[in-house]
Amino acid sequence: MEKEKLYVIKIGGSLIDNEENLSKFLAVFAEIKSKKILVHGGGKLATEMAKNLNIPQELNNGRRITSKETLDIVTMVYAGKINKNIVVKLQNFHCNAMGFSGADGNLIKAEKREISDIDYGFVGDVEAKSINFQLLESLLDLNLVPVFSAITHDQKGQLFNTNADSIASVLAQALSQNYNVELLYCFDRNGVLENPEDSASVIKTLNIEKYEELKASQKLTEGILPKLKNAFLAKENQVAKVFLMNESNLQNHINQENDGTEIKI
Ligand SMILES: Nc1ncnc2c1ncn2[C@@H]1O[C@H](COP(=O)(O)OP(=O)(O)O)[C@@H](O)[C@H]1O
Ligand SMILES: CC(=O)N[C@@H](CCC(=O)OP(=O)(O)O)C(=O)O
Repeated sequence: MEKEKLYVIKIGGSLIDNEENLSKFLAVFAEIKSKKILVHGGGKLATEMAKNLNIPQELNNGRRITSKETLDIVTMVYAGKINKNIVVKLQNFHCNAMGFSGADGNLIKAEKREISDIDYGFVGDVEAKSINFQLLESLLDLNLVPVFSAITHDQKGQLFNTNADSIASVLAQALSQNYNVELLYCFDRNGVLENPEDSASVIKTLNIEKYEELKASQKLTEGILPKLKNAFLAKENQVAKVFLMNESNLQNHINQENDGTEIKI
């Protein structure tokens, strides 16, 4: 029997910061007929809030070093303000969205990132088995639309900050057991660019060899790196389709135009 189609769609800081574009995006998202899950970051707003409170921030390889004070900020910003703002907008578009952190319903259980050269503090790592698949499937069967923030927990009383690109990847991996999953990383570029200065230089299909070549020639920097790492992890773990694409092209993409960069292994 053919598996049912399901979209896991991730949005990040640039879209969340722009109220008008966010609303436009969510109006399109609300109209998607297939089952769907939304995952959001919001790193830019967390950095801004921390700055206002004089709490210095440090990121390493796209991951935020998360002190106790920073954990409080990201919990308020991601699981509070941003998550509820998205849910209320989707409800306005008659999409029955329900907002979650990973602690709610034990939906995403993480492990503290191991201390190596760097102690990331309250940062949690996730994998496909971290997902409470049964509960998630029950929510989808009720036609609810889960909206995940970048907050997880360890089921021992500790919340964690987890990269939203990683959450989207492991959700897509776990759901691929029973669904035909398409994972979309929506961001502010037209896809992975051969020349980061040229928005028309989109790489249509990206395989491991080309990815390594781009990395070696330093054409990939900062935020695109965790996105690509997680995109390849998804593809290696049975996710049917994985794309990186412009958030303003969601409608075209859903209409089978498949623009952006497709990840192939
Ligand atoms: N070769 C590249 N192609 C596309 N984006 C790139 C590339 N190299 C670096 N980037 C940067 O990566 C950014 C995406 O990462 P990020 O800002 O963390 O997104 P988000 O907040 O949506 O997760 C782009 O806005 C762009 O500035
Ligand atoms: C551990 C870690 O780095 N967590 C991320 C979670 C938010 C996120 O991923 O936001 P974007 O998708 O907007 O970048 C952070 O605090 O920045």
